[in-house]
Amino acid sequence: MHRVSQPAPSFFTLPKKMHWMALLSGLLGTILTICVVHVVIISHEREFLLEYSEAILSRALKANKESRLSLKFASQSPYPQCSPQDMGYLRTGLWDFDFIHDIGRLKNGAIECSAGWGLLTHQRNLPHSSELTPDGYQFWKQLKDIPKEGISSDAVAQGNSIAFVSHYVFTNLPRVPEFISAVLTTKRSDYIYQTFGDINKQQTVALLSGEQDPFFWLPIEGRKIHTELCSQGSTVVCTTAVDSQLGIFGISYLYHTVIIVIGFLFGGITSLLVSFARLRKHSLGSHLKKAIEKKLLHVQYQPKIQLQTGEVVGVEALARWNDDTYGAVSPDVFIALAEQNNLIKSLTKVIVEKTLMDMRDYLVNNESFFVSINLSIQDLTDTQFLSFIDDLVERHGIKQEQLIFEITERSAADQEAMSNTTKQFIKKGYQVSLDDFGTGYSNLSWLSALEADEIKIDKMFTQAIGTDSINQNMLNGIFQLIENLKMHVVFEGIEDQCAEDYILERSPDAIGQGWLYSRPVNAEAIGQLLTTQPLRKDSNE
Ligand SMILES: Nc1nc2c(ncn2[C@@H]2O[C@@H]3COP(=O)(O)O[C@H]4[C@@H](O)[C@H](n5cnc6c(=O)[nH]c(N)nc65)O[C@@H]4COP(=O)(O)O[C@H]3[C@H]2O)c(=O)[nH]1
Repeated sequence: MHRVSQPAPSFFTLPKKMHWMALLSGLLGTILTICVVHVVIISHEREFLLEYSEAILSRALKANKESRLSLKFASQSPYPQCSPQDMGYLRTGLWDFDFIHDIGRLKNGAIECSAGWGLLTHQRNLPHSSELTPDGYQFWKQLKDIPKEGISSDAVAQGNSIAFVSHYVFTNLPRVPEFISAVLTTKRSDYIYQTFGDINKQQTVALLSGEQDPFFWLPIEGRKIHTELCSQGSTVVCTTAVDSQLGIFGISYLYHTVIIVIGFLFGGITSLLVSFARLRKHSLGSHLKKAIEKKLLHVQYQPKIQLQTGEVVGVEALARWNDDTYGAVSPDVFIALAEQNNLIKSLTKVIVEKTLMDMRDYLVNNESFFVSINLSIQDLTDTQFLSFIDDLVERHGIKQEQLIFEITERSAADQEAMSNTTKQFIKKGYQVSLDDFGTGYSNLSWLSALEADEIKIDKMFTQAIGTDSINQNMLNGIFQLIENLKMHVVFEGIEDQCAEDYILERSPDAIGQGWLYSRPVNAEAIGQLLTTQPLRKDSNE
């Protein structure tokens, strides 16, 4: 059995084994951050795809509208076809359109003249149109060498007029990364007007017939998303845009580094929170709380000896705690912990209950035998404490004066509470002992105010006997002081015969306590001691 003797107890003192769960949660936090960042980037990318599609659609629709308007304009010419006045008329009309760069006239399936090139000397026959719309418009994609050699452009014709669509329709679209591409099609995707970005025919076909990948959000390379946007109204064209490097796979190494750093930070914070939660659950403080609730504390007793006779006149009850995880924890640690965490009142009650149960027979059989119980200052402010003791004493048939409450004053502020409460204790017949006399605030200046029955001289003075220390000098002063006091004087920490002799010589009525006689032992051992007294030396040896 090992003893825990931490110097500064904390409610969150770490258990020995730091759980691997904290580490795991840190890792999970990192992965989670990467997933969240991935999904956030994807949602932005989806928005961007829609914006991009919208831009393509609006240009396509504008080009379409201008084609139709320019053809309508051409059809309204009052001049004979290809006459100088007719071509002048067409030229004037061109000024109104951004995306139409020429308008021509058709005769027997060939171009006869155009606003840009005038009357053509060699008529150019038109190939079959790529598409014929229900309302009678013919469409050519990349019509080559028409109206002049070396020229190619899209064209739309109706009746005897043909409009040539400018190359600039799809310039200055929003800039896109190379892994984003798009296709402009008819509604049923049966005709492809234009492709954008790095996409070949096979990929276009696959894209137009493909379903959305339901697991696109997984951070796995090679996943894709696409968006489809169609125009409203009579002319329906659709844009399908695809992103083939999703989320974190489409960003630079710099961003990767930033994400990983954020991931680790987030993971670290998560890990800390988890550790903190686990710590709360497994801390020394929470173990103590459980031990008090389940009354798992026990009590050991150290005999108090009338030095002159060697007779055991009483015992001091000392709390003990053996925790499954932390082992045997020192009372210096767990009492301080209980005081800091408002657990001391419950702890004291458990100790008092166990002590009276353990010591009942010895107390009832010998009315001059007494038991000392340590109280903390917070116990004195517990308004129910006195009635709790009264009930117990009555139930066990013990006399009030057989109980001594040992009180230590740890601050000047304690004085008033101590003096008020101890008066009530004394009035009821209980005895009060001023513990650790000579240390801290515990001194003679207010001893009379307390009306204590007993003072306990701290073991640091007893253990100074035979040394040249300042404590030895102070002890001599204490002997002079107690000579005239009408109260019991207890010397604690007597470890050798020399100390006992020294005390006996100067204070023959003193009571002693220490390893010279016995270490703290269980109730049963106290029973045996009582049968073998008077004690002169350590009975444990
Ligand atoms: N070196 C040395 N030490 C000796 C000798 N004889 C006894 N001791 C130790 O001195 C301490 C005496 O108790 P204390 O001054 O009331 O000091 C106690 C008391 O202030 C507190 N304590 C213990 N039980 C309780 C309790 O039930 N309630 C409260 N409020 N405090 C308690 O914890 C303190 C420490 O208790 P323990 O570790 O049991 O330590 C005990 C005891 O084991 C000796 O000859 N030499």
